[in-house]
Amino acid sequence: MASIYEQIGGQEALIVVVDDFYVRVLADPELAGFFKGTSMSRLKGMQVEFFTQALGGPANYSGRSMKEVHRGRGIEQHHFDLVAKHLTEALQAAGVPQEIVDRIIGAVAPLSTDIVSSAA
Ligand code: HEM
Repeated sequence: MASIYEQIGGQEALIVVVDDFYVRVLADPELAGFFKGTSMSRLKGMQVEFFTQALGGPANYSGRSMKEVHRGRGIEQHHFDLVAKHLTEALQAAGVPQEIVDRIIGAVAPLSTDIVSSAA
């Protein structure tokens, strides 16, 4: 069976989704501050690699672990939920069928364990 990566249109489609995703994230006043000082071009590249691998495409992710990169940033579940909402909307805007959007969000949801900081 084709991977989710293949079903949504592979690398080309993911690049479009990730670009739009970060436009939405940076336009969100509750999230923009987290990305001050971040090289967005590098981050987009890393995110494309990460999703490629997470959705069953070639395993070429060269970035840090989710725990390592998000640690100490004060990310709460609320922020994670907003990011998941923007990802959902970017996937929908790219024409990804809702059933596949749901599967992708289902695959991403457990990452909150590593991304959300425990109560300080
Ligand atoms: C679906 C959930 C998420 C995934 C899959 C994800 C994935 C990633 C990846 C792959 C990187 C790059 C790692 C590297 O440079 O080695 C990254 C960096 C980053 N993420 Fe996330 N992330 C998620 C949620 C969040 C949330 C909720 C926030 C904050 C609200 C956030 C803030 C950041 C920031 C600020 C960086 C850049 C750090 C830097 O400047 O080096 N992420 N993320």
